[in-house]
Order: sequence, then structure tokens, then C-alpha cells
Amino acid sequence: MWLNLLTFAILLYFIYRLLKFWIFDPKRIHDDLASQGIPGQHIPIFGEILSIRRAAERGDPLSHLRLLREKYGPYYRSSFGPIARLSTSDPGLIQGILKSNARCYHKSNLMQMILGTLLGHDSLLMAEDNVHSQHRRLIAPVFQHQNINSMISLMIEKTSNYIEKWQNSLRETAPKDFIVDMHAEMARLTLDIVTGCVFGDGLMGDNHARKIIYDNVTTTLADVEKRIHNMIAIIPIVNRLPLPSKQRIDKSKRDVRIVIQQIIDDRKQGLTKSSCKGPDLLDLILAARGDDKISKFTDKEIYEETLTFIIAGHETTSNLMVWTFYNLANNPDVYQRLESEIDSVLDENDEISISTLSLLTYTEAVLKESLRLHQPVPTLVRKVVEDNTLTASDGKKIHLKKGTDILVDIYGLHHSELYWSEPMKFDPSRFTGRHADTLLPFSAGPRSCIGQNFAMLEAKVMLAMLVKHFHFELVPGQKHVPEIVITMRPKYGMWTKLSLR
Ligand code: HEM
Repeated sequence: MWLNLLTFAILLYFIYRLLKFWIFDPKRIHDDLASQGIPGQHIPIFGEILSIRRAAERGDPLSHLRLLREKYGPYYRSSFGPIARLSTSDPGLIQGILKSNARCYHKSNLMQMILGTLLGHDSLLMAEDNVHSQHRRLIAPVFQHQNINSMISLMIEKTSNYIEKWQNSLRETAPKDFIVDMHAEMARLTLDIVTGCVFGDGLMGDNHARKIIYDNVTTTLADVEKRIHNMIAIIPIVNRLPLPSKQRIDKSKRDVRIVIQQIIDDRKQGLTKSSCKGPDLLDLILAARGDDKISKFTDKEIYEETLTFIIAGHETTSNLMVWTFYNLANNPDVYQRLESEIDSVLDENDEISISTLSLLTYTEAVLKESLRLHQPVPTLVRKVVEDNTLTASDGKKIHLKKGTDILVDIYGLHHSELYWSEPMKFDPSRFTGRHADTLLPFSAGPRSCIGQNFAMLEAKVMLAMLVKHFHFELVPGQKHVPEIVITMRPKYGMWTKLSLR
């Protein structure tokens, strides 16, 4: 009898939790926002998930946000599955969320479920409040200019390896065309660079370890992608079930952990060293000390932070590169101007240094315009953890209650006619002035991308060297469909014909 009562009580509790998650909480949030005159729609249970799916199937995944923005303006309420949220592309609200009131916002539960389980909840990308600021303080010096600049030699070496590989393939296939999927190629090159800059020869000299990290990172990201699409990663209780995809992810995590731990141990014993001119990221993290000059990262934290750099730092930069080649191929005038700048700055020996890179101003504008038009991270998700009031650019005050989810629509901001003339046009010359509040590919405020200087330097080195040696043309007849799984990448790859210059 007591057992039956207990079972009944547990069942009632689960039903209550389910109703709270799917019905009561979303309704409360929508009612609160609607009472402040925020336009929008509330579709109970599934929210806009079906139209999001349809937009993705049509090959235009961001059209869903575009339509809602056209209908309701720069801030509106909507739902992702059962999750009720305020979506905004308004620079005033975005600055409030990311900068002035940043302490009132955490990464959303959805992001914690997707990335937190992969990288650890205390990694720099996922940690909150004091843990985050402590880690950020410890890691920030790692990304100082002098450290990053010492990594140029490795960026050049890895890019040169690719140039040589493509030159050999061109010689072998000549006079036939040499065609590559730039998405796959750039993913490998950026993974090579970031793992080299993080782990040095501890990884670069060990093909077996490299393969374990590369293969597991790639298959895990593919599994995570599937779990978002079929909603497994959205529902907390389902996310924890030991489904085959969860077991695969857990096994990958274990395998990668063993390899990375070995690399860390070897470095601690002085058995391996940096492959850069100066220290690599592992050296710098091992040497990092807190304000008390004593506290340092534990082994678990070192593992989580290094893995975070690899996951956060390779897809993003590779997508920047691949969309840049796409934009160049579709804009021959820009491409020609870029080639002339690179030819005039780089000498025959490709000597690249910080001073040559600083002369590549148009190259930098090309990368910025790519980051505007095809931002690798098109949206950010947050949840309100402390009631606060924000002011939109039109002067409207919005009071946001604890528990409300937020979608920061960077894509909408970057494509708004209010802030950009001819926003759909690829026009690097627009970057003669500053666009501090309306160009946010790396986010802003205390949670902005810590790797942004590294990424821009790496992208500049790769673009300059590759454009100097090859001409790139898109293979005609292919579909270029963006697909969004945290980052935005070309769903069917980017098939590109290479020829020697
Ligand atoms: C074009 C390349 C890149 C883009 C567009 C990009 C974009 C971003 C964005 C938008 C965020 C904020 C995410 C959020 O708030 O939810 C972020 C955070 C972060 N990024 Fe990047 N990123 C790039 C390259 C890199 C690289 C190369 C690294 C490391 C080597 C890196 C490491 C990180 C880390 C650790 C964070 C978390 C920072 C914190 O919360 O304090 N990123 N990135």
C-alpha cells in the first residue's frame, strides 16, 4: 500500500514537472511579455519547431527568423519547442543583454545540455559567474598579442603543407581540373592549426593520438547535431537517456580524455614541447596563476579548457574561410582587388610577419564582410537569471523576469537595413568606419570570444597564402545551402576548382 502511494506520488510529481515545462512556464512568460506590449505568437507544445524544420528543409534555415522579424519587428516573443523566449536583433537590447546587464544572463539550459555535457559545465565557454570570471582572468593572458603572434610560424607551416599538398595533386591531375570540397579541407586545416597551437608536438608528432581526437570530435559533433534536430537534446529527461547516440558521445569523451590527459602528463614531465616559436596554449595554461599568484588549473580544468579551444576554435574559423571563398567567387571585382593587395604585400618567399599582415587592410575588410554576411555563429541563446530592465533602441523599456529565454539574433542585426546599406550585398569597402555595436560576429561584453584575435590572425594568414598561390572557382550546378548546428556551414560542402596562379 505504501509502495503504491509512493509510486503514485512520484508519478504525480513527474506529470507536474512535465506540465510545468511544456505548458505553465511558457504561458507565464508569454503572458508577461504580451502584457508589456511585446508582439509575437505563442504556439503551445511545439512552438515554431515545425516551421524551423520546414525552413531548414527548404534550404533557407534563417528564413524562419527573417519572416518573424518582418512580421513583428526587432523584438518579439516566440517559442522553440516548449521554450518561450524573447527574440531580438535590436542593438540596444543586445548591448544590454551582452554588456551592461550581462550579470543577469546565463547561457541557456539548451546550450548547457548540448555543449555543457560535451565540454564540462566549468569550461570557459559554459561556466558562469565567479567560476567564469576566474577562468577568464587566468586564460586572458594566453590570448595576449605577443603570445598569439608567436603562433604565426605554426599557422604558416600548416598552411604551407596544404599548399604543397594541393600543388602536388594539381601536378598529378594536370591538365585535368583539381576539385576539392573546401568545407572539408578548411575544417582539416583549421583543426590542424588549432590542435598544433594548443598541444604542440605532443599531438603533432603522434598520428594515433591525432586520429583519436579528430575522429571523435567529428563524430561527436555529428551526433550532437542529430540530437538537436530530433529534439532529443531539447528535452532534459530524454537528453539523459542512455540512447545509442548518448553512449557513443560518452565513449568518445572517454577516449579523447585519455589521449589529452596523456599529452598533459607528458608536457608536465617535459617530454614534449611547443611547436610554435614561443609557448603553446598548453604551456601557457599550465603556467597560468590566479590573482593570488598561487592558484592554478586542476587537471580536469586543463582538459576541459584545451578541448574547449579545439571545439570552439576550429568549426568557426573553418566556416569563416569557406564562406569567404564563396563570397569571393561570386564577386569577381572584390576577388581581383584582394589578389592585387596580397600580390603587392607578400613577396616571392611568402615572408609573412605581423608587419606584413598589418598592411593587408583590404584582406581584413573582406574577412569582416564575410563575418557580417555569413556569421559563423548566427544566434546566441541566454536565459534571464535575475529580473532586470532593458531599453530598446526605440526607447521602449522591457522588464525581463527570471526564467525567460532570450534569442540574440546576430544574423538579423547583420542583415538589417536600419544599420547597413544594401545588407545582402558583399561589399568589404563598407568597413572604412567603425561598426562596434552592429557588427558582432564574436559577440560582445564579458562573454565575447576570447579567441577573436587568434581567429582573425589565422584567417588572414590562410587567406593571404592560399590566394597568393591558387585561383578558386566554384564548381557550377551545386546547391549552397546553409545549415545551422550552433555554427553555420554549407550543408552540401563547397566544391571548388583550384588552379595554380
Ligand atoms: C571566426 C572564428 C570565431 C568566431 C566567429 C567565434 C565566435 C564566438 C562567439 C559568438 C562566442 C560567444 C558565444 C556565446 O556567448 O554563447 C565565442 C566564445 C568563445 N570562443 Fe570563439 N569564435 C571564433 C574563433 C575562436 C577561436 C579560434 C577560439 C580559441 C582558440 C575561440 C574560443 C572561444 C571561447 C573559449 C569562447 C568562450 C568565451 C567566454 O565565454 O568567456 N573562438 N566565440
